[in-house]
Amino acid sequence: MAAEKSKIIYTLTDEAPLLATCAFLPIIRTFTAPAGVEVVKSDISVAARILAEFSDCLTAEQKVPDNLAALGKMTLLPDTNIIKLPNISASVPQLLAAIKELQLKGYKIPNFPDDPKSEEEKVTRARYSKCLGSAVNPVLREGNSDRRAPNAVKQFARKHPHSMGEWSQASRTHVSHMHGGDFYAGEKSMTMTKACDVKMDLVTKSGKTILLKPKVSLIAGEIIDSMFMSKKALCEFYEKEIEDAYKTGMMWSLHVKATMMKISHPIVFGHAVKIFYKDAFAKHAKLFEELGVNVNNGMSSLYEKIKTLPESKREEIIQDVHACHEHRPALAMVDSAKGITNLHSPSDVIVDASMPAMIRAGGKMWGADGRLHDTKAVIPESTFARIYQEMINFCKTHGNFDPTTMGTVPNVGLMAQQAEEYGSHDKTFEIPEAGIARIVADDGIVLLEQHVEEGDIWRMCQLKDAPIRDWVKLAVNRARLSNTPAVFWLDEYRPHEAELIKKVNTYLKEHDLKGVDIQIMSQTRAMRYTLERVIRGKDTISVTGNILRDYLTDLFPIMELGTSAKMLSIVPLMAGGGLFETGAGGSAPKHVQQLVEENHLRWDSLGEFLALAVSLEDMSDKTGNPKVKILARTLDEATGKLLLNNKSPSPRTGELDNRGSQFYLAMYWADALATQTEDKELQAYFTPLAKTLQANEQKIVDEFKAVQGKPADIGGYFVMDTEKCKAVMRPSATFNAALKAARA
Ligand SMILES: NC(=O)C1=CN([C@@H]2O[C@H](COP(=O)(O)OP(=O)(O)OC[C@H]3O[C@@H](n4cnc5c(N)ncnc54)[C@H](OP(=O)(O)O)[C@@H]3O)[C@@H](O)[C@H]2O)C=CC1
Ligand SMILES: O=C(O)CCC(=O)C(=O)O
Ligand SMILES: [Mg+2]
Repeated sequence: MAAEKSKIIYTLTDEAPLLATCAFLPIIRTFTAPAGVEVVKSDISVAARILAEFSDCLTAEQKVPDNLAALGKMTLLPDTNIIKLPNISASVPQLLAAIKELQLKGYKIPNFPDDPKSEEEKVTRARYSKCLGSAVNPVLREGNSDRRAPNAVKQFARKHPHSMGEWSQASRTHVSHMHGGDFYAGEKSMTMTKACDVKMDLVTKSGKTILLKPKVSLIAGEIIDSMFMSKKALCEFYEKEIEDAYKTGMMWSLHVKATMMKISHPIVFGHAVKIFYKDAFAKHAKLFEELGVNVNNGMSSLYEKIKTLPESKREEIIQDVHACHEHRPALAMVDSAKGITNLHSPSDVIVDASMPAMIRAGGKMWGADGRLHDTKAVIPESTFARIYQEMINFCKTHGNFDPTTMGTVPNVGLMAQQAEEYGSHDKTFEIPEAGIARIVADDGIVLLEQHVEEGDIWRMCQLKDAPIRDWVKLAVNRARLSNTPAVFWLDEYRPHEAELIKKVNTYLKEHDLKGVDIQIMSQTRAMRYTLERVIRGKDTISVTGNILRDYLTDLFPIMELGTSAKMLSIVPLMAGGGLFETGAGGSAPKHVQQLVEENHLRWDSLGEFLALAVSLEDMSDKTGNPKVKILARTLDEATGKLLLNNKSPSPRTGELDNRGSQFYLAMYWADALATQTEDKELQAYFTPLAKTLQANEQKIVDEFKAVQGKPADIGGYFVMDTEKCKAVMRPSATFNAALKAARA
């Protein structure tokens, strides 16, 4: 497939961003048409991906193309321009819900085999696995990541600071992580001197050799790691931390990234569930096994599976579960009103968003009593847990951050070509029996090996050389362009990072470093250094690996801006194209709930506005189309004005929401285009629209308000009904008519 120079691909995803798109696409098309820019949709929602995978089960009318695969290919072409909205990286409970909805809508796709036994079930399971977890982002992210708060956004936050919870020195909130037996402790790393194929196998203590992965092709210069997490150490750690919280009267919370680390973290999550509720699990072990309860999917799996039992048995189990709470610490809640705990579903508490929200709230999470409490935040993997503890220490000493004065922390993240843990899913295994886990080259030489026990999680990660070189270049460029110090957050004591540091030092030599401040520091030192600057109003670029890219681009924006939705998130594709992500957060399931119940969508589309502007700018640079350049510039002006006039959506029903905010963007954008004089054609096209929108501002805002406060029908969750969504998301007849008239 060839990319076309004046085409923007706009992804249709899930939940709140999909709803926002329903309203935004007609606006975008109205504005880009006179510049000859085509905006095409590409549905990569979790439902569309399931249907593409199970095409053979569908009728001709139901079949959909594999859009994700097509987009993946396009990222390797130089003219590609994709705007990517956040999508669901489905946990098993989310996938099950999507399958159920599709089946109810008449799609004859198979059930999800949670515990596949037959060959057929194993094949179905493997096909569904392609739709699980981070299945979209790694395919599209064929470049490194540049995430930052644009100046206008930062200035807005300084003028209109969001609320911050108070930090007290007496806060008992802390992070608990493993001190041995985790991936950090059990890591070995090496750089390949030449290309070769390797296999991953397990030589068991009983003398068998189990082939786990027949072939991974490696190229010269690539860094590979072998690392494992000990089940025994993990379970002992959980037991100790649960006991400690109980004895000291602390609330307990678990923070993992089961969606992105889709093989390892559900297992890590599952052990926590089993240990927390160990008495109930011990008592009903046999029954749970028969029912196919899978703790990796959280307590939701247990509640789902026991539905089929007779009432009395079900009651007994629920009582036994509740009885566990008597000698366990209080659990942090996701929804205290509905009794949904932190251990309910692995996608309810996602570390990159959950830890910053807790720190922003002054180190507190919700308890079952509907009040905020200090918490023991359990993050088993020490590599990254420590950065949060460092920030917590800092807040305890210095108090909460002040958004009106604090500096900004942009990120340059290593991400391309499925870098590091991101690409490890197909090379992660739960070890079936004790032995030696090995990475063996095709000439029979064992490259890396580790002693593992039954139940350990063993994985191999890869990091190719070209992305590292590109990442170093991006970091130096950003440091120079923004005149900001850049710190590589790398720990020389971690074997993988020791290899990486060598390469960073090599590639830094390719650049003129005069006048730029580049340093390398371990994660905890880098955090401390950055925070000392942050509270003095100074900016510092964090240059990190893939996991910290994810964590820090929620952490700092949430402190600085109140949300990571307001981030500019650019992926300069290594092949020359551009992937423009909208914000740094997710698809906000809570927002859909509010829309359905009260017809108010509090989703902020600022991320979309920012992404569209850089997408247009990139297109104008590449095509030289002056109209597109004007569109980009005026959109930036409009976004600035939107912030200045405080026309972002409010979280409260009855006030301006996503739809109203989009209207204001359109009004300001049309005005900026009508006022500019460089391009008379654009001016003529937009003048009537600008006038109509201004003349009808109050009427349109009132039309948006009038629908609020009542339930809204969007015809589904994973597969929304297009017509119903249009009706809900475009309720202003006056605004719709104005857009239509402009296009006519
Ligand atoms: N790039 C991607 O594709 C990503 C996808 N995800 C996926 O998103 C889903 C939800 O993940 P979760 O960890 O809950 O994170 P989210 O970022 O979706 O939500 C956390 C909170 O952030 C706030 N928020 C996020 N985006 C916006 C926005 N545009 N406007 C206003 N507020 C916003 C909301 O706060 P409030 O409720 O206070 O309004 C929301 O509840 C999961 O399925 C996950 O896999 C997650 C991260 C990135
Ligand atoms: O790919 C995912 O599942 C999540 C990605 C994410 O959280 C991020 O890139 O910030
Ligand atoms: Mg993230």
